[in-house]
Amino acid sequence: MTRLLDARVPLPGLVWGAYPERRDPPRVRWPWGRARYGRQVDAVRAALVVWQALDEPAFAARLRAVQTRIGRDGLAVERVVEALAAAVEAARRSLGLKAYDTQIRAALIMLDNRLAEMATGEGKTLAAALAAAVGALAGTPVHVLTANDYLVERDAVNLAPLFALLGLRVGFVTGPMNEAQRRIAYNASICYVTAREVVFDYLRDGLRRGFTRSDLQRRVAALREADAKQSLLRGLCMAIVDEADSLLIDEAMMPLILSRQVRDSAGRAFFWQAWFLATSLLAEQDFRIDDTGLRVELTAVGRLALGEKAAVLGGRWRSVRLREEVVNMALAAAHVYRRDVHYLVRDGVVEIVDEVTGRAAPGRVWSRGLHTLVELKEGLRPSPGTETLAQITYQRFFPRYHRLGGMSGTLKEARGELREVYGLDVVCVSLRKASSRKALACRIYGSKHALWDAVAGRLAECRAAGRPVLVGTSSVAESESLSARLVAAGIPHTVLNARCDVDEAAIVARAGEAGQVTVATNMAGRGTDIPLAAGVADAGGLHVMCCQINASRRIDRQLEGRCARQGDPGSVETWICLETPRVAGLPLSGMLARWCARDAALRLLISPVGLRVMLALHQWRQARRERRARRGLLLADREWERGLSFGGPGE
Ligand SMILES: Nc1ncnc2c1ncn2[C@@H]1O[C@H](COP(=O)(O)OP(=O)(O)OP(=O)(O)O)[C@@H](O)[C@H]1O
Repeated sequence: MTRLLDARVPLPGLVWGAYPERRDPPRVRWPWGRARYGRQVDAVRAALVVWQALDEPAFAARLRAVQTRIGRDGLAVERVVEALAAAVEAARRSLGLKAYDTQIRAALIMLDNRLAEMATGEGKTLAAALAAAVGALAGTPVHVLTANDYLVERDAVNLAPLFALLGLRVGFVTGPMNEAQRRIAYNASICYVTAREVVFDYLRDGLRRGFTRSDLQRRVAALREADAKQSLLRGLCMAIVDEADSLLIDEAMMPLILSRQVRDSAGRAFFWQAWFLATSLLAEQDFRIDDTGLRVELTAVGRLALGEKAAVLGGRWRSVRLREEVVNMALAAAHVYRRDVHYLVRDGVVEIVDEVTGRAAPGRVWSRGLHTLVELKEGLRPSPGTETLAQITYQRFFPRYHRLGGMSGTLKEARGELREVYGLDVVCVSLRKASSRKALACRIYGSKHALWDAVAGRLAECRAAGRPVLVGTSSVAESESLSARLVAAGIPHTVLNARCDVDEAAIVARAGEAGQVTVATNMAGRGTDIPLAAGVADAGGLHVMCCQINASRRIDRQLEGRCARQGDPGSVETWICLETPRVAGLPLSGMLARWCARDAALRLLISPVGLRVMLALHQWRQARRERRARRGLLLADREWERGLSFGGPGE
């Protein structure tokens, strides 16, 4: 019997006995349960007074004593309090940042195996670093998991002086790194890494150690030659998850599959045939695309037509279920998956654009032949077939950490699912300063043309007032279409999307300058900290224009959270048009479309609350659909794991 690598199996470099299996903490009951974090913050403040009075040698000596105690006793409350006070003082000395009470509270919540909801811009990066430092002082290898490679590198580099002062080594892992670089990073006390990278390294470790399907053991012999070498990871000990809802909810929609390429010419011919059959079917008669434009389905007539055409092909085409599934997929590749929206074509390669992060994901492929079908559609040479070696979902991966905490600005909408699937409770941290974000009236335009014209007008106004603007669009294609309109209108701007992502840091650094216009996709929707240049706050701060409809309220809140951070001024408004993707799913959209047919330049003004009400039902339906999909995925993944435990389908 073989199994995938189990986190509870001792790995080199770690004494597992020291880390009892994670128990889901009891629910936090308001306000009594939460009051204890307030008391602990007071205790940290009291301990801090002692640390502040110490000179460098005395600080180092006291730190060694604290490290010994916390290493011996583990993360007991008293030990956490004294170590956290040391970390807070180290942040002041090394980074010049005096941690706020809200940040100390968030760190305590995370160290208590919980999730902290802390509004956007309140300083989660430092709070995560404080929690990670305490874990590392206790001798636990800590992974700080963030949403993308840009944040991984930015945070690890910016926070290195803090960790250095505490005698801790920090490393980071990004996609392009080789094995040797990864090994060095994982051996550091604290490693910043994306969840995707750590999961794949975990699966690779599993294969190296031979915890895999028995029939595949032969096939991965080459990988297992590396058995003698140490695993990359030092176990799944402690993780602090930044942007927790993005990782634990949005990105948990598909399993992460470690595969290898195989030669499969019969498979390729099969997809060619599927593509040609799909292109011979007629829209509306043989297949229908639903109102949202996201789903395609064969009609009864289409099924019959497909049956007749497939009869002459024989072989696999005799299976009704298989042929309908693959032709449905070919139809989706042809009519649903759009270039510059769902994927880019760069250097003859199809690169998926992650819908959640707005970033290109090189190396990621759609499964079950969809990727091949999209390549055929683009006239590219299909990449070789693949065979699954190991797979896991985030739902099954994250609970394997012995200590798991995290934070985000937008958690409460997903509170039930986080508790049910990951056993994680959400505790809200209140704002440090009241928000002065202004929500302006929302507008709905009849056509994209009218919308972009109006946006150009608004941008000119903001520039004249000396305010920077961030415009959120739904895809690379949309951002480029707006950019073309702005070029025509003579409005200088920069574009931040999956196609031009190399200058991200520089673009973000300039985005808060007076009169600067940044047109972005979801890439700027999370984690992006736009510093305001001098004088911009007096002019009204950053203005955010949202020209998209997001799948969930959480994503809306993240984009809005780019402005008016930490008490700064700022404003936000949503302008959409009836051609914006997802508008078809809104209540009243049919009526609006009829009005629009009469007057293409139609413009409706509605209050932000009115739009919220319109969106609420749509987003609730979408969230319910996605929740069900994730539940189904988890069940399928558990099946897969059971298959491994009992010899599995491969035997
Ligand atoms: N204690 C502090 N004192 C002064 N400035 C701080 C402090 N903590 C954080 N900041 C600053 O506040 C800004 C926002 O911090 P950060 O990016 O960590 O916020 P965030 O909560 O992670 O935002 P988001 O939700 O958008 O990711 C940064 O410029 C950071 O340097």
